[in-house]
Amino acid sequence: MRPESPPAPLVLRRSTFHWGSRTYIMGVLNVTPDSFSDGGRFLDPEAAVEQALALEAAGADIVDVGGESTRPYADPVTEEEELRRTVPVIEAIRRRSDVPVSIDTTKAAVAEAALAAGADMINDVSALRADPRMAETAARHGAPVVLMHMRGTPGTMQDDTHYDDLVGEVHDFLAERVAWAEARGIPRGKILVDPGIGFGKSYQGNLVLLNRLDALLDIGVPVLVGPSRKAFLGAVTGRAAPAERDAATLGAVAAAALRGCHVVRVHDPAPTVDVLKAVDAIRSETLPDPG
Ligand SMILES: Nc1nc2ncc(COP(=O)(O)OP(=O)(O)O)nc2c(=O)[nH]1
Repeated sequence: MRPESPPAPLVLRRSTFHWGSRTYIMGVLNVTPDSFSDGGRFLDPEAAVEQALALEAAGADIVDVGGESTRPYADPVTEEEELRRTVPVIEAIRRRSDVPVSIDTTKAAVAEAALAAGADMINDVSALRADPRMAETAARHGAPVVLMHMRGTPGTMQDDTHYDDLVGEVHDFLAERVAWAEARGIPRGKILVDPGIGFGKSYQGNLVLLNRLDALLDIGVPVLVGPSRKAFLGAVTGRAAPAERDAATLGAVAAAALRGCHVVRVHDPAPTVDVLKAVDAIRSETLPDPG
């Protein structure tokens, strides 16, 4: 059920996100050797910075820097290694661009260093549960946070993907995490939620969550979703290779935007821009300003 008014705007560096005005794009920058779709491509800091600039040029409103794969059964990364992978890249991005940057981490020390290096936001797939210091870190920096639903950890989440009421359980978990974060000093206006596509859900469960994404809107904060290149799209299309799922990703992005999603997290922003322009125009029955 759509709330009467959209969530309050969010300012991230030079950008003000007027939720509801259009669907925004978070571009994925994995500085890892083992990310499921692009592992190893951007491990070199120079290549990573060039990719960040390319994501921005292609239309990403936020660049999401991640130093640890969260794919099912991924090997955990030490704090030192995650710092080594991410902080220099964020510092280098800052020397070349003021694009808003989020740090995709569950470790408070990594978030702390990333924010000090110029990141603007924390994307925590554990919804501030993995590290007891994360909430305080975010509150102290005044950093916006993305709270995502995941059952268990990347090492356990696919062991049990049965839910009696998937949408209801995800909704209630996220609503509870928002209240929990607010109680620890993170303003509601700096909280986004994410149903965690591919994180402890069956393929069919991911379809249900995307088709019923509007059920999350009454939590009253922006909804972010990350379907890009994920395995459920391979099951739907028969595309075994993640890199061959960008077309199917556009379908998932269009569906999410039509259901009122505020941010989509994708590896390839370029085609996503026009898909979202079309969906946003159709959804609002309004042509965009010619300006
Ligand atoms: N908020 C949010 N963050 C996320 N981070 C990583 C991935 C996994 O995708 P990717 O980063 O491409 O792969 P890997 O985790 O293997 O690096 N998905 C999400 C998501 O759906 N939502």
